[in-house]
Amino acid sequence: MPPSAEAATGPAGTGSPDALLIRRTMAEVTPVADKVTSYFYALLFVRHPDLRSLFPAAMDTQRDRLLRALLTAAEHIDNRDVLVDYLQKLGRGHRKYGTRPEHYPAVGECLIGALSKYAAGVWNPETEAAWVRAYTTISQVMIDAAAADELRAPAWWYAEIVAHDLRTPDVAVVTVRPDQPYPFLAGQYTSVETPWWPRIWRHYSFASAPRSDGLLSFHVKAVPAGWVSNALVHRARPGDIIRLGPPAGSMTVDHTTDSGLLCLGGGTGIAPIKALVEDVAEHGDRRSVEVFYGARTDHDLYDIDTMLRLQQTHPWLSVRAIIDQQAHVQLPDAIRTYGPWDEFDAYLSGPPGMIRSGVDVLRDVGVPSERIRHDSVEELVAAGS
Ligand SMILES: NC(=O)C1=CN([C@@H]2O[C@H](COP(=O)(O)OP(=O)(O)OC[C@H]3O[C@@H](n4cnc5c(N)ncnc54)[C@H](O)[C@@H]3O)[C@@H](O)[C@H]2O)C=CC1
Repeated sequence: MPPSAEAATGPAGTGSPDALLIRRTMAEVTPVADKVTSYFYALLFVRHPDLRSLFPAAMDTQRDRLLRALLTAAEHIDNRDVLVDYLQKLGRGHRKYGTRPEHYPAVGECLIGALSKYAAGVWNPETEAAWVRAYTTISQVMIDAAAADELRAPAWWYAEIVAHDLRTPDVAVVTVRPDQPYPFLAGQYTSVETPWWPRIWRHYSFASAPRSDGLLSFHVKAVPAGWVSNALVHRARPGDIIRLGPPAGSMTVDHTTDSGLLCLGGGTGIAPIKALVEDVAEHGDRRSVEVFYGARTDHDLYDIDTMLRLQQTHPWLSVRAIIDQQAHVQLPDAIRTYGPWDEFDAYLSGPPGMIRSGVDVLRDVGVPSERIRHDSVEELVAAGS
């Protein structure tokens, strides 16, 4: 999860000399971010044509992801703990793109080239030195994390689609068999690449806790202009091979406590919630689990039968469907009628708007922030395509 802006930058005007120079550059380039991005990639591909094949054929969908990640990291250069964790994940996550240590200097040189052109008003030798130091730190953490990961996990997994269940005209449950064991925790997500859109990766949560047969399943909704999601829903068939990146995400069950779990799943966001329920069941904890499953209409409650079956099997589980059209309130507000929730750990999964308002409602009903878990809203935005 990218570090949060407030946590990292502190009040304006504070920070190390390098952080101040970096922030000054960022203030200059932010209004022309699109131009910086285009110029950065133009430089990269003209100077290093061999790197072009690491990126998708059509760059418009995610062309600024690399640059954005680097700029986010540079802006948070003073916040070492959060930054190192973020960069280690970024370094490990880049293995699936085929990134190698020798690529980093080329990227750094083009980053400096693009910044010096568009931040010309503040660019000087001190600023350049600050960026070089920041980029050296950033790239070394990423390179080291990737090297350490190489010793214990593949860069990606191939997985064969073994079942494809179209639950609504635009939601499919896709089950795959990875080519080698795939270790993960319930509540986590992975990145998926289809054969039809090479090098375009999208995030999906695991819809089950780890299974003894090693199969993994995902809930995919075809969204407008979503290349990967439309391919997975409308084109993929059993026998097709997809690629999976490493597992990620921290929305996992804390098995050291016996607090109840309050779970809010909106739309296909129910997928990881189902995995969490299975995880509690397997641990035999018998903790109280209260699931609120939100959907726009009853047709959109594509997984309600599974959830109700789980409820029948497990007396500690309660599942409530909240249908916008009938309830006249959206999912997060619906929990106000129940509770009290202040002794519960809360888990949120769904569209970014639901996560944002869900966090507000939960705080409002007395759930402390440290007991509220969800994946980064930025990651979810990327997943919705
Ligand atoms: N497929 C997956 O594995 C996962 C998907 N997600 C995310 O979940 C979302 C699912 O999309 P859809 O199924 O189209 O869901 P949707 O847009 O139909 O929303 C589902 C429900 O969430 C609530 N909701 C939506 N927007 C809200 C807002 N602004 N404020 C308060 N409540 C709101 C409503 O109760 C709504 O019925 C996507 O953004 C996806 O990225 C999240 C985690 C896992």
